[in-house]
Amino acid sequence: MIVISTGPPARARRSKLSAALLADMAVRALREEAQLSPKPGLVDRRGGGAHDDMDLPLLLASAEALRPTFWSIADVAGRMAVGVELREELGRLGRVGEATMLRITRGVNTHRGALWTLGLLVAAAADADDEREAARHAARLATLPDRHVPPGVVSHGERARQRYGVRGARSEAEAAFPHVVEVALPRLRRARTAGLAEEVARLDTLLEVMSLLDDTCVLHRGGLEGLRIVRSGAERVLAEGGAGTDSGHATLIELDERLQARRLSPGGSADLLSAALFLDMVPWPEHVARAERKVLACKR
Ligand SMILES: CC(C)(COP(=O)(O)OP(=O)(O)OC[C@H]1O[C@@H](n2cnc3c(N)ncnc32)[C@H](O[C@H]2O[C@H](COP(=O)(O)OP(=O)(O)OP(=O)(O)O)[C@@H](O)[C@H]2O)[C@@H]1O)[C@@H](O)C(=O)NCCC(=O)NCCS
Ligand SMILES: Nc1ncnc2[nH]cnc12
Repeated sequence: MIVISTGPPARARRSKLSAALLADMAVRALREEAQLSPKPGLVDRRGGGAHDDMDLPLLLASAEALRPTFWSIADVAGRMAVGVELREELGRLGRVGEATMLRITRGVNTHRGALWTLGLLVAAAADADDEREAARHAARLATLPDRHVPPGVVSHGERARQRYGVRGARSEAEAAFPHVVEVALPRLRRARTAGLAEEVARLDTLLEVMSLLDDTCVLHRGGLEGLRIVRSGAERVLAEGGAGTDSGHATLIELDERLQARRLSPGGSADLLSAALFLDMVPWPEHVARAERKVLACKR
């Protein structure tokens, strides 16, 4: 069914990626982020980090509970043109997803930020040739108004933005996810090219994002001093050679202890790492075409 929208006319879906596959990749990205260890201040295989209300089984259950939401998002985005109607439908689905998450976690906010970021990217992936195009489409969706946002309590992110004048999850999306596309993905790929083990490459990617992001999750719990500790601490681990060196690893463990002692959790950076893992997993038409051109050139 083609739905008439107030945006540009509906186009046939270019992507051959099914809603089930997109949802599966989004859930896998969340699971892989959660399992990555040792992450400073965050939930991982070792425990709850700076959280006394979360652990790995809870994050994995929360990720799985979001599968139907990601499926519905991919499905609707594959059928509707980018426009206010699609934005409002995504808002509705996102709010249903948040309610499902809170039911499964008994009220703990495990993945609100990740659902926002991955939800927009899943929607955008339905009609993008590569990750940059997906981020631009997602930005366009994030910028569109949603008339059905319920008047509600002021979020932690909103309070941090008002108090410290920083940008948060919404601005990151509206700017086409610079910390995902310009920071995380290049770092992840450079680390792989340098031969680092996948877990080390991912940890160094997380640290790079942590060293730069205005994470409203950190600001909410620790103010500007908390943000300074997180950013400079992550920078120090990277300066010591990263998570894969003895000295970098020791500095990472010290940082983790410091963040746990102060209840500082870089949850926004964790969300953006999952977004990078998702974009890295998608078999983009442009990447497939490039690989095919390479094979053909080798045969000649
Ligand atoms: C636009 C929304 C994301 C709402 O944003 P807002 O900033 O107003 O709301 P928050 O509830 O604060 O959520 C933002 C979460 O985004 C993550 N984040 C933080 N900084 C950044 C950043 N610079 N860039 C990107 N992402 C960022 C972060 O998520 C993680 O932290 C969560 C835990 O946070 P918190 O609730 O504060 O938890 P605790 O500290 O543990 O609380 P206490 O124990 O102290 O009580 C966790 O979820 C991580 O994922 C921020 O928290 C968006 O949600 C929205 O508008 N949704 C409506 C639906 C919609 O339109 N959807 C469309 C697409 S599906
Ligand atoms: N690993 C993690 N720990 C704490 N909060 C998170 N939000 C998303 N991933 C998280």
